[in-house]
Amino acid sequence: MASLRHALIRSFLIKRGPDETTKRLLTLSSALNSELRQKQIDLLSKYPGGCVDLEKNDKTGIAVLTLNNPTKKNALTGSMMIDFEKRVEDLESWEKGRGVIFKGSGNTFCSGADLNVARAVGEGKDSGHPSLMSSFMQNITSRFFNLPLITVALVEGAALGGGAELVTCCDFRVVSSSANIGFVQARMGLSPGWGGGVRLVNLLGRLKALQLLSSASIIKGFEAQEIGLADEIFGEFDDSLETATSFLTNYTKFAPDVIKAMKRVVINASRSDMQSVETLNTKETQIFQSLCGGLANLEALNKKSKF
Ligand SMILES: C[C@@H](C(=O)O)C(=O)SCCNC(=O)CCNC(=O)[C@H](O)C(C)(C)COP(=O)(O)OP(=O)(O)OC[C@H]1O[C@@H](n2cnc3c(N)ncnc32)[C@H](O)[C@@H]1OP(=O)(O)O
Repeated sequence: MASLRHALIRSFLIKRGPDETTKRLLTLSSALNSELRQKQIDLLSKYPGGCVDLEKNDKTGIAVLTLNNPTKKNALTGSMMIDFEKRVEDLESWEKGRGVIFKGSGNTFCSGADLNVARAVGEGKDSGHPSLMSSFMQNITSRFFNLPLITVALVEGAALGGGAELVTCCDFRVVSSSANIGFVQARMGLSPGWGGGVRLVNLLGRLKALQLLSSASIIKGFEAQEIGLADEIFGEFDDSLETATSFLTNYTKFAPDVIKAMKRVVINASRSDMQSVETLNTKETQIFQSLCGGLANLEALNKKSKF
């Protein structure tokens, strides 16, 4: 009797098999992912304006990625978020690539999310819009952070709110002495939601990250250097792109395969592996979703304050 039972179970497993179950789970998870992605794209594409440009130089292996929305100090619109993803995809498969300089147009980095987008996302709180934007931006910034290329943020002018979060998704930061870097989310009745909270703690440690986030203070280049947020400072008479390129060139002298291997070694060995960052980011999104569109956030948006 027992052996008949075993035979039946065996034949069931052979027919359906553990592989079948795994396959079904994978299919379900990929269906959920594509549904989520469609919702993200539907939401973000409602807010057009600006673009994200990529110039790749196969000879030097250095690319320049530029946030381009100069009339709004390179504030990120919904369509720019989608654009950003396409550029990251392009960089992920760039065989001759060694490094990337990430900058804003018109001598300023990024003033954060476009306030019209921030407002609309907050107003769509009940439909989960804050979480849709947050998870979309976390995914892109994590992919950028994990590119097999050496990345440098060239920071001039303003890097505020989401703009300050973008500064953290590079390996290095070359910063103007007069730059204004501010994790001003608290002033907006918000918390970081683009993966910048997780990356800031990993970069500066708990205490300094908490100081910057809870004071929402805006710091200049030398202060950023003092706390470890800036790796090199340049002055008002220096050519900013030249300074960033010459900084980056220190780390991009060898063949693309070698540079990529070094970056992969570091990613592999770093404390926050991709899996744990994903879990931490999900929590960051939940915290962001709890504030976004709340009273303090709507009050801040209505005041339209300038920092
Ligand atoms: C989602 C959240 C997050 O943290 O996760 C966020 O990022 S919330 C976003 C947090 N960021 C902010 O709140 C930035 C607010 N903006 C500012 O503090 C300031 O504009 C600065 C960025 C410091 C630039 O001051 P400055 O005197 O140089 O120029 P300005 O104020 O005349 O700005 C030039 C034009 O850009 C617009 N502008 C600036 N930042 C903008 C933004 N984030 N969204 C939409 N428009 C923006 C201004 O309204 C103005 O438009 P007109 O020429 O039409 O008057």
